[in-house]
Amino acid sequence: MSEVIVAFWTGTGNTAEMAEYVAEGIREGGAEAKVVSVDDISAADLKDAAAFALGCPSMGVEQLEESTMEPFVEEVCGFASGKTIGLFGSYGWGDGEWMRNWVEQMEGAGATVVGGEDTICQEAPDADAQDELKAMGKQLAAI
Ligand SMILES: Cc1cc2nc3c(=O)[nH]c(=O)nc-3n(C[C@H](O)[C@H](O)[C@H](O)COP(=O)(O)O)c2cc1C
Repeated sequence: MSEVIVAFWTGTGNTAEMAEYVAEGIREGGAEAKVVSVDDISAADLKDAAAFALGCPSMGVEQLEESTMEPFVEEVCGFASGKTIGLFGSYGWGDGEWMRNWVEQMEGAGATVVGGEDTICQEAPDADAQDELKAMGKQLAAI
């Protein structure tokens, strides 16, 4: 059975909770899921994967978290071409600008993005967000 990695950064736990719903969808889709903090994985571990998910909340001013997530994503961009990447994350008060920019960045690197603006939620994931996250996980499992 193939394994799909769900790598995330979180400050207060909302994006970590989202990652668990992505993993639930991956398992429902018939693959194994590995949920891991970006502190415990290197971008190179994703290099051979056809599909994976990345999660990060809106930080700074509509930005990815700067010290760990941004350099991680930069490295992923170096080999993202041809891969299918699920993006998700939590926000507080904005309109999702950080996710629009992130989708654009990954598509610019040649990736096919699933989820993205459909898989953001304000603070903790509500029932609708949980369903979208699971659906995204299922899509990744099917790659
Ligand atoms: C330093 C900092 C900057 C933030 N900047 C934004 C922002 O620009 N736009 C926004 O919508 N939310 C912003 N937020 C709110 C977080 O995205 C929100 O609380 C989110 O749920 C945190 O997710 P987490 O629990 O996974 O860390 C910011 C929070 C912090 C602590």
